[in-house]
Amino acid sequence: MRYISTRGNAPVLDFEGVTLAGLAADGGLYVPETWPSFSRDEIAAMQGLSYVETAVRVMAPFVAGSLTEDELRDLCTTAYSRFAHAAVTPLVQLDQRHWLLELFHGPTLAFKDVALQLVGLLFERFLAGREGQLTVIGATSGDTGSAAIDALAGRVGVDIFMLHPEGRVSDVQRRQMTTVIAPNIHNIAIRGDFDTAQALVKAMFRDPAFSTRYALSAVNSINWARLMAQVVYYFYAAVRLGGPERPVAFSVPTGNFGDVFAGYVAARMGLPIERLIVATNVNDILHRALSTGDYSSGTVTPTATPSMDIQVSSNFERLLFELGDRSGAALAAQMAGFESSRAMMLTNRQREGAAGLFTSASIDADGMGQALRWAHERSGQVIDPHTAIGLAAARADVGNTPMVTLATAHPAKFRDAVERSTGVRPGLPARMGDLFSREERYDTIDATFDAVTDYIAQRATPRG
Ligand SMILES: Cc1ncc(COP(=O)(O)O)c(C=O)c1O
Ligand SMILES: N[C@@H](CCOP(=O)(O)O)C(=O)O
Repeated sequence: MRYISTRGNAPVLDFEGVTLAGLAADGGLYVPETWPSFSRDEIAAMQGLSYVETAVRVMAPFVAGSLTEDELRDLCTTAYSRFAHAAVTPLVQLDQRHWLLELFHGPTLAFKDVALQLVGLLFERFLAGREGQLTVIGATSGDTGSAAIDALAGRVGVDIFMLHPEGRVSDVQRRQMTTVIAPNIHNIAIRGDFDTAQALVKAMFRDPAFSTRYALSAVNSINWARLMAQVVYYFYAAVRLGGPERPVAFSVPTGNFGDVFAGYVAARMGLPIERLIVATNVNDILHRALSTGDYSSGTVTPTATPSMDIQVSSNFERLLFELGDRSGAALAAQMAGFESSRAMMLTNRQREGAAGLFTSASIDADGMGQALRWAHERSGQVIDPHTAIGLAAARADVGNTPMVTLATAHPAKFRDAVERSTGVRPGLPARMGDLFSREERYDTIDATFDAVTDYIAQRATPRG
């Protein structure tokens, strides 16, 4: 499989190349040159497969040329052995129409583990026998950081510099990152929001001096390998609910548009998905873009769903590329306009194309609280606030199609917000019982390019 950039002006790479590169050299994001697809019979044959076997079927076309199926199976077996549920991503029924897809049974209690446990192993595999040190730079609103740190702590040949917005992640999220004391882990709190952190990461990739001095890579969903691993659970859930004969709809709590783009990929691969609901909190640039065509980013409002406090959604670029006939040149011009003004209008073609599969909803604090209470009172489920945003949007949808809300985090990561709405204070799993007595280590710096690159330069290893 070969991968091309959404901006049409970067080297074409294989799977190993895109995994190690992260962002494309022209500032675009890598996507497969062609989308693989499955017949209905091939999807039906996934019925009854374990999570690992489903993962191998779904991901094999994407890694072809870089990994054999057996190698992929070995990596998936290791990655998913650390999940606390035998089904890896179990479905839980709430009522006749609604299900939760629990994605938080991995080591750091959020859906990011599903991809990052595998990505950590992919880095190890592709770096084996190479000279030099990989410098991974990432931005997090809380969950990517902890999952990436867990996946990469102590790995030979990789340093990770993770930027989080100071004071804007939950206490559990911060401690999950900052109490991992390994020499290759560097936690940085920046005086700014997540969008600023993400923009700094992209600026480092695009800076010729910095990006040639270090062998940079990414663990955010700008890295194709992240999204690829997230496609799997759409197949796994839909097949369990009767797919491909019975179409399914998904409601996805959305920030950076990575998780829901993985759903789009599943649909492109032939999975009968009737609808993908993009559920945002009041930071609703995506809802505005999908409902009115206006993709313009305002300032970020802090909410009880901090992981979705995002106003510039990286992966939306991948969707715009697909909806615009895959014209790299046209998209490069559209994105350049957005990057200079932080505003753009979708073309009619992009809007109409999106409307075929996506709907959207912006859910405020009341809507989130009601969904938290409904899940608890109706079926005894204590859910996290991000999941509640998805569930509120799912419940507002009319129709009979089975509706799966992605449960993206364990409620204990956001226990204060959960307690405020339900009166229940969810506890951390026993293995994390000492989280609040562990030593924390991180530095706080200004959110400027110079401050961050100076910090990294003092600690990272340049190319040989
Ligand atoms: C708990 C949780 N829910 C939802 C999201 C949004 O997912 P995405 O950024 O892939 O849209 C995030 C962050 O990415 C998250 O951490
Ligand atoms: N909510 C995310 C933000 C980064 O998203 P990513 O999927 O692009 O890594 C987080 O928890 O950090």
